[in-house]
Order: sequence, then structure tokens, then C-alpha cells
Amino acid sequence: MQTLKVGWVAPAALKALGSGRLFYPELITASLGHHFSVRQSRFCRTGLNSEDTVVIRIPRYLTKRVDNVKQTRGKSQIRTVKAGTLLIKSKNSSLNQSAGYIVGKFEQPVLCSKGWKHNKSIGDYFTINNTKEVPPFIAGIQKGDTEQKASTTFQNFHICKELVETLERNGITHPTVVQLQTIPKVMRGHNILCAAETGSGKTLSYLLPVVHRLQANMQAENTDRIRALVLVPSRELAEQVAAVSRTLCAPLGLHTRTVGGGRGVGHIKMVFKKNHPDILVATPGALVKALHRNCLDFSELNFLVVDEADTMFDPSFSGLLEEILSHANIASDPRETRGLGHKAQLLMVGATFPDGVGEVLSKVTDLGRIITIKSKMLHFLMPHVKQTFLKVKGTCKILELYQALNKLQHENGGGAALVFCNKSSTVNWLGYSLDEMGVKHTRLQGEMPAVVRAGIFHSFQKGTVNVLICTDIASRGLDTTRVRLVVNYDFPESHTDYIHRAGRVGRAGGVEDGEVLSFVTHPWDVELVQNIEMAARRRTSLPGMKSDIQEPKANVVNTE
Ligand SMILES: Nc1ncnc2c1ncn2[C@@H]1O[C@H](COP(=O)(O)OP(=O)(O)OP(=O)(O)O)[C@@H](O)[C@H]1O
Repeated sequence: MQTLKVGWVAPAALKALGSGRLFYPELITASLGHHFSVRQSRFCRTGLNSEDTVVIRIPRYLTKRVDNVKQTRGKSQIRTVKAGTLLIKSKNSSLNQSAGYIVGKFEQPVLCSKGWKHNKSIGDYFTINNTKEVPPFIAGIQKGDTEQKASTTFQNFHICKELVETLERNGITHPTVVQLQTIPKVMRGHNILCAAETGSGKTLSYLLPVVHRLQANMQAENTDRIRALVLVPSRELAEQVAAVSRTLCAPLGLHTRTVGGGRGVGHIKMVFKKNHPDILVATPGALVKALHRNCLDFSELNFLVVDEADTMFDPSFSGLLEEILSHANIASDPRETRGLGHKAQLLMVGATFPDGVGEVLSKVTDLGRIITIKSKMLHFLMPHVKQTFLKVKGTCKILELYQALNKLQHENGGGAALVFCNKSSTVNWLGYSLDEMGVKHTRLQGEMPAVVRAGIFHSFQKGTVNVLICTDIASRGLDTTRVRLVVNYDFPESHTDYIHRAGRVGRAGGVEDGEVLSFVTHPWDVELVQNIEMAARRRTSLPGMKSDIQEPKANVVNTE
């Protein structure tokens, strides 16, 4: 307990200190100090005798509190702004951060999104600016890339000349970083798990060696059974992968076919009635139906590809995937992939590292022999894409969206936009509202009947319509090279979803100035936003994402 002798100002000041409303605590304490020094004259005015000094005891917790506040205010905020371009531009300019400043591991910067759980923050915003012009996955342009890497062409992989010519006709001459790393290993027969940024060209990194090896073995394996199976999570993606495969296979006489869900068993039977294709691109649900009806024979399978592996190993698909894998004879060693009685080589690719791989794969292959390829920027925010976060009231989102779409069309030179919602019902509601506002658009969500859904994404890709409102069904794997704006109308529920949605812009061969705009409405969105902001300030990957194959947990058998 500290004892002070005070006069008439002190009680009021102490009341303010005790009330917790310490906007200017140093002024109050200063005035207390000042008052002690002049107390005699004041006392005269109140009529008190200087001998009758009032004694007030200040509890220790209160003095401590004042000291704490003093210390906090004394601590200078980290200066994150230097000369040059800005990485983070905030509504409150004191929270900006320069591109040349990296927040250290132990530094705690004040985040722009700090108070975003509170309603008072509505209208606040910040932007993570792009610090690079080109994506990090284009080889030869990045700092530190060797000349050899830059001059590597597809011919260096010793793939057949027809494939190289087809790529050249499509303007693809130099492999991306992930293609450089993956293609040689697939050609050698290894089981691969490849996790690399969205839009970095993973489709070609598995299709090129697969098509090359199939044509090379065509004479030896004269069979009408399926030789390569590609599993993808959606019908749209199946069509897209099949289109690339058909282009590559056309000069080689190989056949590709797709089978997707939602069309009934009759359709599936029809697909397999004719000769079996060399390459089948399928969704897991439809494929399992075909397996149950004995429409398929995997005895000649050379390759099993799991595209969008993070989604496919997710509990919503992993049961089906396990069943499919149990029908295929998966190799454990590259030597088992060649010659008579060969087994299937397993290739898994995705933009985020899949969880639960260990549990599923330990039953069908040797986990220790799977080669993992991870890009340097895995789970990082894309440095070549501008990303804006806006704290907004739920009821105002539609107006903000309208403005953003208008700005894209009339000020920023036009282009396509993808608008993500978390639920199919929101897609429908937003669609009706935009209809009323006269915004031409199309919709894609998983609850649509298959016949209605067919062709929607293709027509968006072709440019028939410029705005697509969708759920996360369109966030996985779909190649959206003409998209310039991604809007998270509903904030995504996980980092993985954010990475996949944002990855629809800034793709190899796509428009260069893609942007992401995210509306933040609910208090439960804020933690993700803060993680994203912190990862941007620290230049680290997003937290809490696995990046290694985990051994399956030992089965605990309860003996009681
Ligand atoms: N070497 C290359 N040079 C130029 N463009 C390329 C190259 N490889 C692929 N592309 C183009 O890059 C785009 C993205 O490729 P792809 O869809 O395979 O990316 P991805 O890594 O599978 O993306 P996601 O993670 O979203 O599935 C495609 O339009 C493709 O044609």
C-alpha cells in the first residue's frame, strides 16, 4: 500500500484511474504529482489547514496498473514502414508495412485486422499488395535460377516428339518448376506425392510422362483394358483434364474418356460398353458404381493418378478412394512398374498437402518409398496476386460486390470474375439478387442436377459470360486463366479453401494482374484473416497445415 497526501483534485483523478477508462493515464498521474507540490496553496482555498492534510491510501494493484499502462505506451510500436513500395496498405496508415520490411519471429506487429471481431471495425480494410510481377513457379525468371534451368525444354525429358510438338503448338515451350521436378521422377517409375502452388502446371507434370509411357508400351501391351486412371473430385475437372489428355493423345492414337457422377448407372454402363479407353478420367463416386457392377478391369493398369489429392484424401472422399485403391495393384518399387505382370504406379498431386495419406496408403503400398515433391512456396500467399480484405456488414456485401464487378468492367478494362459463396443456397439467392440488379452471370453449385450443371463451366471458360457465382466446387483444380477477380463473398472456412479459391487467379499462362477481394463479416472469420495477415507480414506459410506424410497411428485395441 502506497500512502499519498493529496488535496481536492486527487479523489477525482483516482476515481478516473479506478474506473478503467484510462485514455490518458499519464496526464492523471502527472496532475497528481503536480498537485502534491502545490498542495499548500490549494488547501488554503478549500479552507483546510495545511496541518489537516488528507491521507489517501492507494492500493498496490492500482499503482501497478498505472505503471503497466505507462510501460505499454512507452514501448514504441514496431516501425514497419520504410521507403519504397508497400506490402500491406491499411486504412490506418500507421499499420502499413513496406515490402522491404519482414516482421521477425519474435516481433508482435499490430495487425490491421486486430479489432475486427468488434462491430466498430465495419468499413475497415487492408490490402496485401503483390510484390512480384511473375508467378514464382515459372522457371528461369526467379532470382537464383540457373541458366541451365532456364534453358531446359520439354525435349530434355526425352518425351516423344509428337508430345513436344503438341505443346509447342499450344505455346508451351519451357517447363514450370514443378514440371522440372516431377516429370523425370515419374518417367523413372517412382510413386510420387507432389504438392505445389495452384496454377503451376501440375496437370501436365503427370499427363506428359503418363501419355509418353503409354505410347512407348503400346506395342508390348496390346490390350483394350484401361491403362491409366485419373481420379478427380468433380465432373467439371474430369472434363478439363480429359480435354488436355485428348489434345496430347490425338497424334498418338490413344483414347481418353470420362465418367462422372449424377447421371445414373445406365450412363456408366454405356461408357464401358464400347472398347475401354487407354486413359479414364473419373470421379470416385461414379467409378465405385462401375466397380460394383463389374464394368471395369484394372488388371492392365499402369498408372493411378489422384489429382486434387488434398480433397480426395479428405474424409468425404477417402472411403471411396480406399475402395478404388484396393482394386488396383499398386507398386511399391519402380521395378514393379515394368514388364509382364507389372503393377500400377501411383501419382498424387495437389495444391495443398493432403492429410490422412498415411492411413489410406499404408494398406496398399510402401509409404517410405513414396517420393514427396514440395514447392518452395507451398502454403504461402501468392506474392504475385493483390489480396484485399474488407470488414463489411452482411447486408452491405451485395452492394460492395456490385461495385467491385462494375469497377472491373468499366474502370479496369473488363475481364472475368469468380464469386465464391459457402453454400449452394447463397449461390441461388445471390444469383436472383444480381438478376434484379441487371448483372449478367451464371451459377455453379453441387446441388444442381447433372444435366443443368453440364457445360456451365465450359461456357464461362469460353467467355460466353463474365461472372460465375459458385461454391467451392469451382475452387479445386479448374483452370481459369481468363479470371481477373476472385471475390470471397462468404469468407472461406479454412486456409486450404482460401489458397484454392485465391489460386483461380495468377495462373501460368493466365492474365497477369489478377486480384482477390474478401468480405469479412462474422467474428469467426477474423481468426483466419489474422493468420493470413500475420503470414503476409512475416513472409511465412499459413499456419497449421501439414507438409509431410504421417505414419498411420497405431490401432489401439480396447481389451475391456
Ligand atoms: N510449362 C508451361 N508453360 C506455360 N503454361 C503452362 C505450362 N504448363 C501448364 N501451363 C498452363 O498453366 C495453366 C495451369 O495449369 P494446371 O491447371 O495444370 O495447374 P495446376 O497446378 O493443376 O492448378 P490447380 O492447383 O489449380 O489444379 C494451364 O492453362 C496450362 O495450360
